[in-house]
Amino acid sequence: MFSRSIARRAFSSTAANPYKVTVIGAGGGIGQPLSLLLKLNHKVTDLRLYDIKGAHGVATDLSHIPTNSTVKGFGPDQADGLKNALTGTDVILIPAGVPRKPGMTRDDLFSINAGIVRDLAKSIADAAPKAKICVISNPVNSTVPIVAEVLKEKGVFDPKKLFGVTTLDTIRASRFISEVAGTNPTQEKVPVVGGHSGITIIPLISQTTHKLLPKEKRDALIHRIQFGGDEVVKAKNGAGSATLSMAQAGATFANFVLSGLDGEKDVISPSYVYSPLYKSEGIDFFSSPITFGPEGAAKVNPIGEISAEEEELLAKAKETLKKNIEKGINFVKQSKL
Ligand SMILES: NC(=O)c1ccc[n+]([C@@H]2O[C@H](COP(=O)([O-])OP(=O)(O)OC[C@H]3O[C@@H](n4cnc5c(N)ncnc54)[C@H](O)[C@@H]3O)[C@@H](O)[C@H]2O)c1
Ligand SMILES: O=C(O)C[C@H](O)C(=O)O
Repeated sequence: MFSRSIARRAFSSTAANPYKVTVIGAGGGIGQPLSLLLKLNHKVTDLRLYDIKGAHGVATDLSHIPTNSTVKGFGPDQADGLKNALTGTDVILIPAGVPRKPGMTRDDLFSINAGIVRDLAKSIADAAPKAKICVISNPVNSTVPIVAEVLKEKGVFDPKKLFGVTTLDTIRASRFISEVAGTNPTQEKVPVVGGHSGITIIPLISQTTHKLLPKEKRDALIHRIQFGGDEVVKAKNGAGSATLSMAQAGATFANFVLSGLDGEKDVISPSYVYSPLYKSEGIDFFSSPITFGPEGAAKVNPIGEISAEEEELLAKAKETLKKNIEKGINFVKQSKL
């Protein structure tokens, strides 16, 4: 289900096709290591870094690394800085916005990040309406609907081109399950579906080789995957949330998108997208395994057979997801674009 060999090849092959990638929020905790990993990806030939502060320094630093991409930094100090970072780009990654502090939920970030993401989406609609957009900024369950709603209002929404990055949940699931089962984490593949916050994160252990884990261990594992973000927030003690593991997750996800653009076959990984799966229940966005292709999300795959226990998790997740999605959409409807 996951394309790990593709992720490995990205760092060792020479690019066949040139790809432009833009990181918005490139000066931040995620943005910097994510930009480094993208500089090492041979599929990327033109890397553009934008931030309201610090992107020039990060770009100059990375530009000394002898890989085949050029790197340019952009900021609001330049006329049309954001526009120039976006024009003609193929893939945009957005880790812009504030991270959590202990005691906060991702939804608590909405009051600041919703406006940031809305305004960035407006610029993207104008300058890069054909780009594939990968949203990292939290709360992902709401920020992806915000971007979709802005693009719809601007008449350029294409559901195949918008992604919420939930890869951190899948990499955590691989790591945590390997710790419980005593296995090699690089060989563990756990589909994680739903959304990206607490109980909306649904790891499908029944679809792994560890479906017979004793219930107590399974419940603890599911809880750890759902609340893995809190572990990092607590450990960083006010200095933010996951940045390095997120950079790895974001770079892996970007490589899935680029592999799809490049025409590679069977590139499949979960992402939070505009989805037909539960639309009849009023849930327009959902994370399930996506097949990537030249147009972006070539196919939204169903979640497959799940256990009775996972059905219960799904039912709970849907209730929260529905509210998170409505909150994002209403925010844009009440904004003056
Ligand atoms: N999807 C996920 O799995 C996941 C994982 C970790 C963190 N996150 C989220 O990613 C976001 C960033 O986290 P971080 O730790 O990198 O935060 P950070 O504060 O270290 O960096 C954020 C960067 O965004 C920049 N920024 C703010 N407004 C901007 C704008 N309008 N345009 C361009 N840049 C802007 C800031 O200047 C800063 O450099 C947070 O919302 C966090 O919750 C998501
Ligand atoms: O937990 C957070 O706030 C950041 C991120 O969404 C994560 O899962 O680590």
